[in-house]
Amino acid sequence: MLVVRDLNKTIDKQVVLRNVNFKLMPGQVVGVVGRNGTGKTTLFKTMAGVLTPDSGTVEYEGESIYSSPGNKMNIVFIPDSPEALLNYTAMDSAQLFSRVYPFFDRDYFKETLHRLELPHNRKIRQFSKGMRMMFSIALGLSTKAQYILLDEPTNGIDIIANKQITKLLMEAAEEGTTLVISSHMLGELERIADTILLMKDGAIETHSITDATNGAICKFQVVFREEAPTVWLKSPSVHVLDRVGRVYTVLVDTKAQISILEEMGKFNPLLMEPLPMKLEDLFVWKLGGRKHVD
Ligand SMILES: Nc1ncnc2c1ncn2[C@@H]1O[C@H](COP(=O)(O)OP(=O)(O)OP(=O)(O)O)[C@@H](O)[C@H]1O
Repeated sequence: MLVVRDLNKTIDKQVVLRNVNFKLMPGQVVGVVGRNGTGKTTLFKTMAGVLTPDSGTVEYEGESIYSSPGNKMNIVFIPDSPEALLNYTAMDSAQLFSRVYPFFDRDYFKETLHRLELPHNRKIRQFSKGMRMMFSIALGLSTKAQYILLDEPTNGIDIIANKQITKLLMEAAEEGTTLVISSHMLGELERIADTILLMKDGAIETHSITDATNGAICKFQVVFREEAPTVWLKSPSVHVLDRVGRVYTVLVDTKAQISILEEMGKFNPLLMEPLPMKLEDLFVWKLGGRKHVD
């Protein structure tokens, strides 16, 4: 188990991580989402021991990775570009990594390069953006580390390669590897992740979509007969996601105000249809404020 406990980190006088706490179990696929600059990459670098926290700790099987650096071998951070390896070929990189990571699997690495149609003996500098990302993922997974932290792994990758990468990741998760994936591709993340951590201003705002909603937040498409009831729409328990004429897509927080759906019914709408709640909706609800529909 990997425990992230009370992590705090300030960079250039800016608080970037605030009391971050969560636990990761073997085989879990965790999505980390949040607006640009909210601290996702900093969190990953701190979890992998690339950065040191100002306070708090990351414990691998009960031991701090900062006081027992050998444990860092079990946590690999895959950046969106392998800057440190640009002057190496894929096979040189494998040699380098196999010296650092005792379980580095060269056969798996070669096979994965082959699957992704990546050349063995060209310098990474000559790779395209998408090829660099695929190479980073292949190298990271080949370490056979228990925890793999992927920073926007499908950024700049075409749809075919995207499917190949997703397949590789799912195979790794099935074998018990824990994947922590930051991404702005919310639909994609929702399909593969079993838990979502939503970050806001360096803190974990919500631990999973079900935690956040507990079934209490419902999504509806509503069409009103006449002018939309402003009082109802302005209620803090109602969040307008979209509006086209008199057709509204709304999130309704029934936990905050139990009677809010009944009140909507009183306006006798032409249509009041429940819709499935998506991660994207939660993202907008929690992080978007109300500005996007005004
Ligand atoms: N080396 C650094 N020097 C100064 N500020 C930094 C540094 N690294 C990160 N920051 C700041 O920390 C904050 C969080 O950055 P981080 O890269 O962790 O965000 P992110 O959530 O990964 O963003 P994105 O989704 O855009 O990739 C930002 O305000 C960023 O400017």
